[in-house]
Amino acid sequence: MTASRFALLGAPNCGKTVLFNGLTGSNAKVANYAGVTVDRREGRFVDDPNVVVIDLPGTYSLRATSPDEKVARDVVLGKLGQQPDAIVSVADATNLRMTLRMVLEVKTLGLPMVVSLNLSDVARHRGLKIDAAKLSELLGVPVLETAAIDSRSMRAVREAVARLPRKTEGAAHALTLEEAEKRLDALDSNALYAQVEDILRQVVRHELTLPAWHRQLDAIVMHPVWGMLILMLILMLVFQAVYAWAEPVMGMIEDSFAWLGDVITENMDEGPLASLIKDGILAGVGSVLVFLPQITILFAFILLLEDSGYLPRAALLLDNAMSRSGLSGRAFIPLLSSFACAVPAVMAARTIQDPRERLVTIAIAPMLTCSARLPIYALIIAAVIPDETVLGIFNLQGLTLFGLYLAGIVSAGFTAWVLKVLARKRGHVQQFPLLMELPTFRMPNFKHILISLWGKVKAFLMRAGTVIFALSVVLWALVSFPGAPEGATQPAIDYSIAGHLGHLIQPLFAPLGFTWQMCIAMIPGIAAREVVVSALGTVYAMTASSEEALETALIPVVHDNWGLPTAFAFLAWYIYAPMCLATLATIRRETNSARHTLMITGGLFAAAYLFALIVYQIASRILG
Ligand SMILES: Nc1nc2c(ncn2[C@@H]2O[C@H](COP(=O)(O)OP(=O)(O)OP(=O)(O)O)[C@@H](O)[C@H]2O)c(=O)[nH]1
Ligand SMILES: [Mg+2]
Repeated sequence: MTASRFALLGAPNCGKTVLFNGLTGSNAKVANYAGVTVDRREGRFVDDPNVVVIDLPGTYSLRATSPDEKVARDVVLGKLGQQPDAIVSVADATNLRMTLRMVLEVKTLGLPMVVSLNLSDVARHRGLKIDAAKLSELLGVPVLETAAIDSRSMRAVREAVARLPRKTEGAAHALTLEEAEKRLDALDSNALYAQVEDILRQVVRHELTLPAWHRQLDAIVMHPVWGMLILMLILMLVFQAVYAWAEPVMGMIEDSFAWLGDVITENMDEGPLASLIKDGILAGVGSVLVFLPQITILFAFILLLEDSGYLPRAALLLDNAMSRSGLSGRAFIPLLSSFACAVPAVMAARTIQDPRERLVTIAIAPMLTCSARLPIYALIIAAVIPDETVLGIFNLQGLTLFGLYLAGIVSAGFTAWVLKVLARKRGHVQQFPLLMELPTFRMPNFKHILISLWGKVKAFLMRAGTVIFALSVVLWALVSFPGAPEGATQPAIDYSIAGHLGHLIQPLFAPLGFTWQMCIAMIPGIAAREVVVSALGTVYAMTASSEEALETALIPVVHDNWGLPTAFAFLAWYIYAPMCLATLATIRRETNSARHTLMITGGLFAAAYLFALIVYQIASRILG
């Protein structure tokens, strides 16, 4: 028997994904702003493996048009995969008006349905009363008051979902696709609107007003001056914390890898195997793992900001500046997720209607500092920027990191602006106003944050254990073989395959001040940015003479070997260089155009080269 399929349908940001995670035991991304889910996602119902639950992007109507909203419509109509056998309509209890319309639309399709009146805890808190029984009577479907984040409430939802009718073998669908589409298109918006208002009058007892503290908080954080100041302060705090709090744990990780290296040296004979473990694996994987604490802290802050409802407000605050770049606030949410990783950001650009704006957003997303750059930035900052306090309170290293993030943001904005000017010449620019519903401020849900944080940490560890581990082994082989000939005068690595390769491409990067070791490390680093750090670890471990080799930590090695101009140029290179195969593949898939992908990749590499060149040439004149 084929499985039954139930789809979660509702407005953006009403808790569909929290419900989905609870119904299926998944860990899909949840955040307090609209447009988090941009594609459908399926999972098995925990209480019955014969039921598939589908999470959908938020939409206000089945007659909507942006690519993510179209997914919801197509799934419900059965154009994308098999038509669902029942719908779980998720409504935001604090904003029932926005969802009721779609509930009525689904009803015309004749699909079995249960309505989850979600966020009812927030509604109750604000003194809003909804007569769920009456609503159920008017709609003719079961209505549950739920708080998806509460486990007791989740159990009630599971029971209700379990009672939904399953697929009956051989039963014909209520409606054919054409009929269903015809019915939807025939709906009269005004009549629907009137019906919604009529229902609201009967079930909602107290109209909702935002509490005073909420309005005051909004007035402050959205104030053009104070708001901006608060945003800057928050960002500064994040970067300070990344440095100040991570330090002790980083030291511990470094020490344990050094200790493991010593254990190998003491207990194994010198030879290829010991070298593979020490110089290949420990030096490679260890160099990246050291940055786990910083990445964890950064993600914790991002998750906190996401869950509180603050981020979209920052978006609105910056909307004015954004519109000058030719982007609307719609582009802001995808761009925000770029700070974690460009891959979901490029996908999230589906929420943007205008094709030009969507392409520009995809093109600039890789310039924003993703978490994979953090190990690179952190390594070089730790190696060359003194750990000093400036202006009384700011740590110079944290400030530098902040500057690098800012450089990415400014570059992205500038690029968007240039593309706008170019497009305007051809008359292509259309500006859509920002139509974003601001979520309400909410106390972040710490359990959720911890679970998501663990997911991210696990993903990072997985990468260290798989991709980075494998590339470290391959690189170790390339820098070890062939070994040095009889009577060699140079370090053995000079004679290896990788050594030759590094010397071969180094002239291309000489104007940027890159050494051949850096060139070697950048080759596996094309796969993913942080790999360059593990690769540097391996390359330097192999270059070091045996006494130096006792000093395995990468930071002091970079400190001793790189001049400031080289270090700065390397940072400039990584602000732009699109060295991440996953991002490029996603751009190819989302734009569905090899030409656009090549243009974006080429443009980013050109920018990387140019800026690294300028930085190196200027810095070496000033400093040396
Ligand atoms: N207090 C409270 N918060 C909730 C409840 N359900 C969800 N949330 C929070 O609401 C926010 C949105 O939840 P999501 O599950 O991402 O919403 P979604 O409907 O999937 O949103 P999109 O994918 O953007 O359409 C998150 O911050 C959740 O933690 C609830 O019942 N009570
Ligand atoms: Mg979602």
